[in-house]
Amino acid sequence: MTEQSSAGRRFRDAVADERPLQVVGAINAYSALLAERAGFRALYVSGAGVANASYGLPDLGITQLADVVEDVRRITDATRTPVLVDIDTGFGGAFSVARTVRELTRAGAAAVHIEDQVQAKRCGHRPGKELVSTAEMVDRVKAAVDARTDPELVVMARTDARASEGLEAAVERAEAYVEAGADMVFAEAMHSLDDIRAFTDRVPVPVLANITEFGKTPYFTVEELREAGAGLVLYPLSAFRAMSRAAEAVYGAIRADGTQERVLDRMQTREELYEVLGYHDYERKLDELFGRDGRTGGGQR
Ligand SMILES: C[C@](O)(C(=O)O)[C@H](CC(=O)O)C(=O)O
Ligand SMILES: [Mg+2]
Repeated sequence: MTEQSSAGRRFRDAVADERPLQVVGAINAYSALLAERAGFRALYVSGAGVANASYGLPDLGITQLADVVEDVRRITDATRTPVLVDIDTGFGGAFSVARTVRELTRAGAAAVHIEDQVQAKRCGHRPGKELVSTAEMVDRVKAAVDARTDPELVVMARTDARASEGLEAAVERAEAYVEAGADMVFAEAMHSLDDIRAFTDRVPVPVLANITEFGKTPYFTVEELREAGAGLVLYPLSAFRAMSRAAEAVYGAIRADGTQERVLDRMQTREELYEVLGYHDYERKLDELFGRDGRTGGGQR
């Protein structure tokens, strides 16, 4: 990996090096830093995460391209770890899909996944999903592939067909999407390792298994997924769910007790925060620049 390598190249390298590549959701730049420190080689910007965490909205196709781009840019500014981005249905017709791909590449995305649901999409693990035809999704994939400005940007095609059309139809769709140029496939809402195996046996590109919590897919281990041939495994919202639970506990305790003492052990300390941010290096830089022990220079006042 060279300094010049594109984000897409870094993502492809990570997929080649780690099987299956663990891809973990980060809802903001600070979470991205934490994930990186934990050793993950790829990050994820979840559509549900943008909707839920950044806008307080459900994952029902309400957020738009600009909302996703903003979150992606903040994360890619903070880390060089490649980022897979959920672009839902691509935010419109062929030219809109192309614009989505270009904007996200500019924002530093390494990979995008586009799905075959209708524009008024649902979460992949909820009932009531409707799909566009295979032909329409093939057009989406072609538009996305054609719009690449980083030739190594990964275009991943997601199929939600398992729920409404069954496993065989879902695999056939995936094959058609790969034929149309998709670099990788996202097999959504698999019920079993055999489901995953059905994809990996027939689809000639890396297949992602989405191990989101409280959904349709059991919590398969990396080892089990490797045996089933998965190329990537996604944990889109795990940290967000845990952060939310911790926040509930802290808000509740402060409100009930009139002090935070009972929940201090749930908090990262100031020193730990600074460690992650490299805060002291910034301070040293100030001292170096302005040489005023502890006092800031004119530019910082
Ligand atoms: C992966 C996903 O598309 C997301 O936006 O994170 C969601 C995750 C979830 O709702 O748990 C999905 O699977 O539809
Ligand atoms: Mg999503």
